[in-house]
Amino acid sequence: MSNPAAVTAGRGSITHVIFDMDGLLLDTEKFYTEVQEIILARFNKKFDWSLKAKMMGRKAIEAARIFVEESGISDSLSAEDFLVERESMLQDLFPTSELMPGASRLIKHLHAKNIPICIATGTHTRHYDLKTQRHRELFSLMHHIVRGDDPEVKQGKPAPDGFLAAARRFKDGPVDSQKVLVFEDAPSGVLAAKNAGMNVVMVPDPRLDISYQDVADQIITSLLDFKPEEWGLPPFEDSN
Ligand SMILES: O=P(O)(O)OC[C@H](O)CO
Ligand SMILES: [Mg+2]
Repeated sequence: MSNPAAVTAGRGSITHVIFDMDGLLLDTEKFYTEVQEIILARFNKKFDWSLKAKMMGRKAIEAARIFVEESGISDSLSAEDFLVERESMLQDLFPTSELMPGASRLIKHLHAKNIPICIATGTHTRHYDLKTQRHRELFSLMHHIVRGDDPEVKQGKPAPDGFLAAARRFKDGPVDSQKVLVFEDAPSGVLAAKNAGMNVVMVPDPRLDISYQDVADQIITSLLDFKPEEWGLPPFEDSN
């Protein structure tokens, strides 16, 4: 499924690729969901996907404010205390992070074909290090990493700051946004990429409301389904 009006802008002329990380390259969104379900259960409330959709992709403190306010617990738990409460659980979970299907194949393919690749994630450096500790070799193929606590990321997704910083830091940057393809899983991330004037492929969790698929230029169910040649990128040479 795709947005026909937006599809033509960059197709065939992509030179650089920016990856989101949580929920796109790494199967880490489930950890946030798990701890947030536990915390809300303490207040006899359920964590649902409409709230999840609003939080994912954002900087931690921005997501925390949405969590306590929208779930109606802000009088009992501040955003700051929520972050403290979930931290010990996340610290145990993040080092077990696994790759999403197709992530390794796509990263290795683009790197082998000399397509410059990088990451723009909302996650901050301490959590980034925990999440990627089992995947250092693969992540070393990235030209650079822009994290949520980067000084140039004044505002998190859906603001374009992270993606624009990422485009500036390529060796031949700043790269024209029209030539950049972003991969994202989160509604806020898809908006951030479009706010940066970039092309975006969304790989949404099937539990997200379908209305969130309207903004992206292309929707795929898995990175395994991505066809580089549709974007002017070198095709896979395997038969998958
Ligand atoms: O999806 P990312 O990589 O921007 O990460 C954002 C948060 O850490 C998790 O939603
Ligand atoms: Mg994400």
